[in-house]
Formats: sequence, structure tokens, C-alpha cells
Amino acid sequence: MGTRSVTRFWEWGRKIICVGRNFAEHAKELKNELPTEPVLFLKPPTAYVKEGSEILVPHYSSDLHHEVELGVVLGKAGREIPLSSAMEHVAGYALCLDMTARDVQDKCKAKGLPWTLAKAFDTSCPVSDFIPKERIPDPARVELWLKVNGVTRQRGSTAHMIFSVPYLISYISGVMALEEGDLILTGTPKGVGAVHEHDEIQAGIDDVISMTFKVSRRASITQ
Ligand SMILES: O=C([O-])CC(=O)C(=O)O
Ligand SMILES: [Mg+2]
Repeated sequence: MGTRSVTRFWEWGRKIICVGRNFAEHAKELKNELPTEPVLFLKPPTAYVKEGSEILVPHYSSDLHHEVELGVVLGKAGREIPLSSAMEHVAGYALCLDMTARDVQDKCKAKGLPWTLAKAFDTSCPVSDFIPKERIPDPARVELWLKVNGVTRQRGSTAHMIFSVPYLISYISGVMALEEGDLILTGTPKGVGAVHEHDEIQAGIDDVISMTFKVSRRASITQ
């Protein structure tokens, strides 16, 4: 492959590592306990969707939720990364949605099963353009917001994260090697809720970026 730039990280086919329950108010609204260490799950790179394409409700869900999150784009590989140098591994950021089939996730939770069907389906990871690191001098001071059909549903500051961006990088790198082009979704603030076919989702980071997606329904597979 010729030269490729991490500014188009979604084309690299690398890991998407998601952190759950990283905001106390969101853990509470879903009646989950506060985590004592980060809750992690994965999405495949086929989950990516960019502005101009639609978010598809999976055919097996009738309760698709939006979760607006700050994404961290890795610029440098590493394992067992110390907290003190964690930020050197960040190339930049992206505004992300962790689309979640909540009805399916609730069933998985009740049965103690993994969340793959609820979190990893095609179009479950809408992302903005790459945001260079300099545009966000402090990832603990990012104001995230999300509107559905013009009505504000989520607004929250990353100041309220339970585990900080450098801590997450260090922690995750002790579980799995981080690679250039990986994306870490850092968890959603409160206010998650359902979206339906024909809805318009608008999300943003104050003073930095915004993006818009339409919701459509995926046709069921006839077997
Ligand atoms: O609520 C969930 O499904 C966990 C999660 O992804 C989050 O907190 O961002
Ligand atoms: Mg999430």
C-alpha cells in the first residue's frame, strides 16, 4: 500500500475499542453499577459509517439508541503503555456514535451473553472527519451534544468521565496491543434514547465539529 494517513482512520480496518459506563449519570439511567475498572467491548471496522450514508436499524431490533462519544485515534502502536506517555500515542480525535440495539443488549445482559448483536452490526459506528490533536488541547474539556430532529437529547462534558483518556489508553494497552489507526470510544454521557426510521441525528463537539446522519431501516434477510 502507498502512503496512507491516519486522518482517514476508518479506511484502515483497525480495531474499534469501546468503553462502557464511563459516565456515572449514564450508568445510573440504565440502572448499572458504577465500574471499578473500565468496561470494554469491540466493534469491527465494518461498523464504520461516514456522513452521506445512512445509519441502519438492524432488522432484529425495535429499539435503536444513540450514544454520542469522544473517539480517540491512535497514532502510535504500543503495549503496556505507561500513563505518563499515554498521550504521545494520540494522533487526534473523532466525534463518534456508539449505536446500540438496546432491546437486544437488555436480553444479552439478562442471559449473561456478549453484546455483539447489540453493538457491532453494520453502521453501528458513525464517525466524523478526523480532528487533529491540536484542535482538542485537553480531552477532559470536551462538550459533546446530540440532537434528534432538532431536539437536544444529550449534552455532557468529558470532565465527568470516570476513567480519563490517558488512563484508558494505558489500561487497554495492558489487555491488547494498540495499533496505529485504532479508535477508542470513551463512553457516553446521559440522555441516550431511541431513534427511528427517517429521524435525523445531529451531533457535535462545541466549537470543533458537527455531523448529521439520517436513520433508515435495514431490510430483513429472507432465508
Ligand atoms: O450503555 C452502554 O451500552 C454502555 C456504553 O456503551 C456506554 O456507556 O457508552
Ligand atoms: Mg457507548
